[in-house]
Amino acid sequence: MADGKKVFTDSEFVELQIERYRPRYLKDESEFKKCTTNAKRMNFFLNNEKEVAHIKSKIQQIKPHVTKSDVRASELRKLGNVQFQNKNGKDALKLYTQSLSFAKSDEEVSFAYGNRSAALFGLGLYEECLEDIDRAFKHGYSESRSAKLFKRKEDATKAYSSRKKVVKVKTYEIPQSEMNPSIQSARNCIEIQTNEKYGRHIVASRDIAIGEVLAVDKPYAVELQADISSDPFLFCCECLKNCYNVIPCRNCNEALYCTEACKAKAFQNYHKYECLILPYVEELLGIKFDFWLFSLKITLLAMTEEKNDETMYRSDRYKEISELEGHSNADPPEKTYVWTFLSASIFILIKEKIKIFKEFEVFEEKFKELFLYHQQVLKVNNVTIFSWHKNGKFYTSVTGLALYSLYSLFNHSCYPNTFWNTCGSTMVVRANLPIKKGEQCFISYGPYFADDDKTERQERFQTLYRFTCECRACQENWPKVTFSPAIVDRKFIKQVIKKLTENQALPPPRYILSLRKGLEIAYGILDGTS
Ligand SMILES: C[S@@+](CC[C@H](N)C(=O)[O-])C[C@H]1O[C@@H](n2cnc3c(N)ncnc32)[C@H](O)[C@@H]1O
Repeated sequence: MADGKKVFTDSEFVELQIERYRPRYLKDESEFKKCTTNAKRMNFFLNNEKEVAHIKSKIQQIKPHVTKSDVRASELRKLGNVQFQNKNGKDALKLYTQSLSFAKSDEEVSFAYGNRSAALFGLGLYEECLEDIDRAFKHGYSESRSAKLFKRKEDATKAYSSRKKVVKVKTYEIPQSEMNPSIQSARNCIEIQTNEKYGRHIVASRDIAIGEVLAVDKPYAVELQADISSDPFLFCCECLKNCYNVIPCRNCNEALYCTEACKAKAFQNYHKYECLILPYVEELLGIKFDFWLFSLKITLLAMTEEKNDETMYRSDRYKEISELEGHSNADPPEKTYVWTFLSASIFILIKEKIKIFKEFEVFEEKFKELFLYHQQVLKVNNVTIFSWHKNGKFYTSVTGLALYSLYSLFNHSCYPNTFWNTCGSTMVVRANLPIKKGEQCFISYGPYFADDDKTERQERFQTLYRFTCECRACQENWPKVTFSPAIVDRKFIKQVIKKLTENQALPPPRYILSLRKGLEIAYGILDGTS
């Protein structure tokens, strides 16, 4: 709880809004149900002058939260100093980064970099320390204090060069000779097929062995998630890379990047617009909902992207995103009503603050359509990215959301023959069962048969994805396995495998084999040996 306010999850918030707007919905129900496209739904609210005037006046009354302030930066830096003196290096690092994100003048920016370099040095992050020292000097670090910084630079350079080389975890890359000729992110062992039952789906174009890589997919876009368990000060907003010395946007204090290149790319493609509404969203709606911001980002990318008519299925192009499944007419109308109303409010905010439609005048109607459509696409296709930390024990935290074009073509099975993991935001899909040529390659959208009862799983698939799963585990109603697959503990894995092998009522040996192989690969990746 922050500032005594209750913090809602996104779905709690939407449920609450449905309750709140129910009387209004019941009045509008018959007219709203006539709106069969996203643009018509948006216009249901946006053509209502009284409504628009009310939202505009609400926006005018908002006092945007402060994004840059040297006073705040200095306060945070001093708090950082206290933590640093108390040898709480990580807390100091976080406060110095916060200070940096608020800093306005070159002087305050240089102090924040300078102090953060000390915290980085203390944590043994010498490369990052040296980068921050250079940044401090670049921003005119005061000459009277620079002796300390020169000394730190010398020490960090020495420590860095004498340190044992750290093996960096590398993502698998598909060798040139194995690249798929028609799918940008795939290996030459799969193809895209379409049928009535499954829509588009992925099929093995040759036999695939356990552990083989099927795809290395890069996201079309990502959204850093300010989840309670994650730390937004340690990840790049553009690529979700873990980074201890992030650099802030020059205008706002919310976007932080791992490099100048990521910062420039984001600014050019979407952040120069997004940045202008960030200080208002939470005040306007009562929550800063990741899906809205993510949808806005994708809509902006769609508007700014250069045309590319190549026939290959690409992961770095909007065309593929524009064709993803969104089940646009499948939500209960009451939910769609509330969702659209809130999106229309954001649309008015965008129009008021970004003035984007001066630049893209002809796109206004398209923008409304896409803004809602992308939210629907995200509900069906978004992937939550976790990051692994090794701090005594392994643990994971949510880093962000990502939208992948190729991953989005894999259908679900509760007993899947592939699994995925990520390195940064790059997704690697591998086989965890042998897959015969012509067989469909399935992935799990969350629950495996071992996690939840069939009824629970089927309910979830119907609500979120609108299909009935007919995988073998569902057809044969395999029992739930009473363990949580906490693959973070080797002793625990051994117990799990033992239990699975002993109990004849449990799944077939193929599954055990694949579980073991999957875990070995996962460990290999974590250990940096794979
Ligand atoms: C991420 S998309 C997968 C690609 C999709 N088939 C397409 O044509 O774009 C998810 C959607 O695919 C369909 N789907 C996924 N798994 C399925 C399955 N096992 N059986 C039938 N439909 C499935 C559902 O409509 C679901 O909402």
